[in-house]
Amino acid sequence: MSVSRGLISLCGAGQEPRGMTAKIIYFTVNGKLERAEFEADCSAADVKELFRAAAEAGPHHILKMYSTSGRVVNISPRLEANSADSYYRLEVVASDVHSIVMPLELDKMDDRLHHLESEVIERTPDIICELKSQVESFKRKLESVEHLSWMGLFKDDGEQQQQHCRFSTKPNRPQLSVQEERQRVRMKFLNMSSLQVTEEVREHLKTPIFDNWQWEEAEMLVLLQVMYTDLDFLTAFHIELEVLQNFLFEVYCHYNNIPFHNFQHCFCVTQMMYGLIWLTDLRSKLGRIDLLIMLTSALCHDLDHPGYNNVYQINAQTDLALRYNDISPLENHHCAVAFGILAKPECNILKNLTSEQYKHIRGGMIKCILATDMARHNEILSKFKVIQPVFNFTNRDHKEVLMKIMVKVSDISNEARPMAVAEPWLDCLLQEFFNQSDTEKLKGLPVTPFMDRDKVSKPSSQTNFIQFVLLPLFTELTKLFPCLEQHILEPVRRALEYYSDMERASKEEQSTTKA
Ligand SMILES: Nc1nc2c(ncn2[C@@H]2O[C@@H]3COP(=O)(O)O[C@H]3[C@H]2O)c(=O)[nH]1
Ligand SMILES: [Zn+2]
Repeated sequence: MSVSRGLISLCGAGQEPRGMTAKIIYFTVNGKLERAEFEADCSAADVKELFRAAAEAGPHHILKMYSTSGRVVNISPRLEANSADSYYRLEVVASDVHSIVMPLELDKMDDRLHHLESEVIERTPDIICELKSQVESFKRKLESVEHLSWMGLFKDDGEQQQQHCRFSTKPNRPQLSVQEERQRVRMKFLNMSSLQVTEEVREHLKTPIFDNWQWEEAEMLVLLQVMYTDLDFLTAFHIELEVLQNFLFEVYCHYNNIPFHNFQHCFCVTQMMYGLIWLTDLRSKLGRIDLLIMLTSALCHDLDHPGYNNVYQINAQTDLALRYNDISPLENHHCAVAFGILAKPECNILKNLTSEQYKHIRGGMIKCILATDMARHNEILSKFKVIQPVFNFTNRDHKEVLMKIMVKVSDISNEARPMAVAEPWLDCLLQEFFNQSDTEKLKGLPVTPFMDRDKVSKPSSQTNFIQFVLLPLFTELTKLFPCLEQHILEPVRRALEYYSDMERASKEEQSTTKA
């Protein structure tokens, strides 16, 4: 082979060097010994191009050079000269992922796969090290008794609250693409899923004081797995663990990285549903299949939420509004995405059920998820108010309304949590609200008043929501399950007091400023 590029050249190992050469490099490529001649003032780009030509590799290929001892050496004009019996080895490692990959012939593909494999093997120890340390930290968290404080037991201890900015890059971790981040979460989840979650954590998971902010995504996936396991769904419905894990992971992937309606919200709603099931002892009152419907509806109820509500969808005439004829476009979409995930055999936790059971679950989930449209709040609460005094757990219609109410309560239950857990959620919600109203203003669409940053404040938003939505709903459910008074009603009353005080103080401040 003989190639000449400006100041540098490449020729077969047996040929004589040219007169002006500053440096001669011997190397093998595909097992064949080659020789490159560098001029003293050649550039790094020239050197790389020369080796690319030698390897017959395109501009998007990544090259690696190894010394005789197998050490990777930098391909640059400073590459040390060598001799024909201490040659380097040149390899095409992989294509640059950012480039357009050209179709390769099949035999080259084989070669490339081999190189990619060796690349993966080369990187494995790092990945394993990171996973190991993550597993260790999760283990420590599970074994630690300190979680009694970070799980929110000390609601009013006046300690400085943590900031919950979930959009910042985590320290010490390079920024990953969405796909890479999901794969990291998946590997971490699968690695952790075999760990024994302690009794203490399992018990806390059954209460509304559980603090979601202490757990990252992979850990939440493990905890969701615990919920399905501890309600005996795996044995009752013949769900294979791997299928459950695939399902949970797909659910995680289908929540968007938006301020409020994200995977953390999905986790909180599911965890509250789980807590309510235990607190009200629903296991002894409803069939296991109804519990599966409720928990899975909570899990799927906001899948692929775009961060803009139904009013926006309808006013902006989005694809979703067109598809669902303005009838609960978001909730219809969440539900369709859920069954899209379940349609994949490897994710189908319902695959071992009879067609009767499947039909029952599908019907139940559709009703529960569609019931989360707040436009239907009064309709559903009114129905429950009528049946509550004569509630009968063997009556199908009664059960159906109760299941919808349970999903609805879980969906809007942030204020039933300790203040340190609830308040950051309000910040996230307002961030999403303001984002919508800003867009509405920009596009000249009607501006949703309770989302308008010029009209609402944290206290005004909460006092109204608690008085007119939360208390009437939670009071009605508490009539059926009096034990919920302490668990969800009292914290919500305290939150109302807190925000009423805040509202009063801010009004007083405004009036003194004006005076
Ligand atoms: N103001 C206020 N609204 C809430 C709170 N929690 C839930 N919501 C609203 O209740 C709605 C329930 O359905 P969505 O998820 O569409 O959107 C939710 C919010 O608009 C809260 O703590 N405060
Ligand atoms: Zn929700």
